Amino acid sequence: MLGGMDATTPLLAIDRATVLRDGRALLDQLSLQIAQGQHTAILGPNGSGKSTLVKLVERRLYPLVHDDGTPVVRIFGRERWNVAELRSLLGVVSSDLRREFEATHERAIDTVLSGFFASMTLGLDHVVDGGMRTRAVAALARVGAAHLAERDVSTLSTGEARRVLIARALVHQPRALLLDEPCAGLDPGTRRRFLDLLRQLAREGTTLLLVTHHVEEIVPEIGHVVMLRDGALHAEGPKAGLLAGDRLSSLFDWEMEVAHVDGFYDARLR
Ligand SMILES: Nc1ncnc2c1ncn2[C@@H]1O[C@H](COP(=O)(O)OP(=O)(O)OP(=O)(O)O)[C@@H](O)[C@H]1O
Repeated sequence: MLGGMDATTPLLAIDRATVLRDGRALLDQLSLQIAQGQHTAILGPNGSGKSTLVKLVERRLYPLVHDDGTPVVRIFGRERWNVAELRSLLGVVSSDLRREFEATHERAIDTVLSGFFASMTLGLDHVVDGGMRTRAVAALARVGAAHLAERDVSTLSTGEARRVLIARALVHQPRALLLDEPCAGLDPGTRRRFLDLLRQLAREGTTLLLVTHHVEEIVPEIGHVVMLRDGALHAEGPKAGLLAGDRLSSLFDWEMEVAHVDGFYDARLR
């Protein structure tokens, strides 16, 4: 058990979170609760606050505090976290992270190894043992990127870099994966393999929080959907009710129709 946390402690409990930038609310009084094991897809139009929500969970952004001092964001039941400790429980894949890693010019294998230390680079104080190295190599192989191990991450193509980031997010076997458009830049075969891997991880107990514009990436294990618009909660609930033509049409302001095959959904513009 982690710091008094048991399986009933919510993974995420957000109470009226407001994030301001330049006088504008990127998140506006957003309240949300996600249980451990409640695999969730987060949908919304461009600029609706999805990445801001991910950064709030990662502790890259902070919300306004409540006047009465009640917690705004609790993760695994705790309001205060040592950021490194928190990040060791989460695996994150996002474009922001990719940009930051490119600036390090590390070898891909070292980028993956940095996932063990919740750091951007490997430093002298990071002791990498043989077991970690074996797991890092295995994580790269799992996403079809073993051949990239020695490459400078800044020289990788979009899809190659994405695979390395996914390997880094998985290497320390986090309790939850925070995936912000993780399939961006992946070719169809790699995307399919990655989605199969997500399904396996979900079944093994890793909670998935998936931000996506592509309904067909919502794997069958994800049962919960959160819809954001203008930084606020537009709708939330079981996938079967929300991945419907009328609900998606009202979210994206465009007529959409939805097909449902073998546990997967597919949404098309009308
Ligand atoms: N640092 C910042 N300063 C000012 N505005 C910002 C900043 N970061 C984000 N925004 C704005 O906040 C809003 C929400 O951005 P966010 O990246 O969370 O949207 P998103 O739902 O992830 O969009 P997309 O689907 O395009 O990735 C956008 O209008 C964006 O322009």
